[in-house]
Amino acid sequence: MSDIERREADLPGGGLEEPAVVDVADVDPSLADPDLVAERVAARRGIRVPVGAPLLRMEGVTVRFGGLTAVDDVSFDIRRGEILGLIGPNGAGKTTCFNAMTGVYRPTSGRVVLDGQALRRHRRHEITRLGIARTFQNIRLFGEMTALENVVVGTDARHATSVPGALLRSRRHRREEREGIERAMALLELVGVGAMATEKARNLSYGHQRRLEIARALATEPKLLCLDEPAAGFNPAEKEALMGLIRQIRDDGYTVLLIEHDMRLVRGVTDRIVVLEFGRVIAEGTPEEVTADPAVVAAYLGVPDDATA
Ligand SMILES: Nc1ncnc2c1ncn2[C@@H]1O[C@H](COP(=O)(O)OP(=O)(O)OP(=O)(O)O)[C@@H](O)[C@H]1O
Repeated sequence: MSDIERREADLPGGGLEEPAVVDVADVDPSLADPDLVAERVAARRGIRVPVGAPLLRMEGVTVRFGGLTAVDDVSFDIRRGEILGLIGPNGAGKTTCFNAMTGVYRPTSGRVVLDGQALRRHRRHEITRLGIARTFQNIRLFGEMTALENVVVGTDARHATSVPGALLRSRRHRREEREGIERAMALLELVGVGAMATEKARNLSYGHQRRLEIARALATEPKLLCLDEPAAGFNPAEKEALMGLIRQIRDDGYTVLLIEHDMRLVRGVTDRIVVLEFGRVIAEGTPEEVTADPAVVAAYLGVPDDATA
């Protein structure tokens, strides 16, 4: 059994039911036009820093768990409009860095600055509102909700209507609801799941579920999209297709942080790479610079892709 088959078999109903297929052009004719889809999913958040300037700064971030220092005085920038790869061997501290950025862990020392604002005592949902969205190594979707509903939930994070306004179904609320559905459909189309919009998330294939997670993260209109091993369990063709999607997301105006074990994927898609080992940054630069760095070769690239996938 392949990795994907095994994962699909683990999902309730996985591989047993054929997902219902709808033609997105029936739901919304404009979605047949890729330019309109791109326009509707383009990043709309007001971002203060110009393109190419640091959007997120890790400033001397240390995270300790008891006696273990998982992230040790780590500093690097994610520049607006780039795809930054964060790589390193197992246990190097990649996910802990992610968790420090997204409010899951508070740094023991140092700070994270997003678009000029230090993230201090913010909770996770506040950090989502400030503009960081993420996907997880293990898929976390609402299995009983449709693909479309899973994404609409993400658009809710940006709604401005008050609770009374929502209860009374004010005109503003109804408009936001309609816009949320239209945007969610466009996002599903972008990630290649538009035809399964009305299918329950749990009935989607493993690959489609991973893509749906990306659509849901984008629905919060993030300044920064963090993808934690989005290609885990994919075959080479699926990985290739995912690279194309990640590039397209960047081209639509988003900034992307990518944690990935597969070196081919990282080299092929990123603008710059930061390499961690034992919780410390050991190299930073373009894919060419990093892959030629002897410290990286010793720490990471010496391990064949197969062993790290
Ligand atoms: N909640 C926690 N409590 C205790 N130790 C932790 C916790 N989370 C991570 N660690 C430890 O911190 C170190 C860094 O882990 P982390 O998951 O950040 O590495 P990683 O580079 O993401 O690894 P992988 O590639 O295996 O996902 C590891 O030694 C790990 O065991």
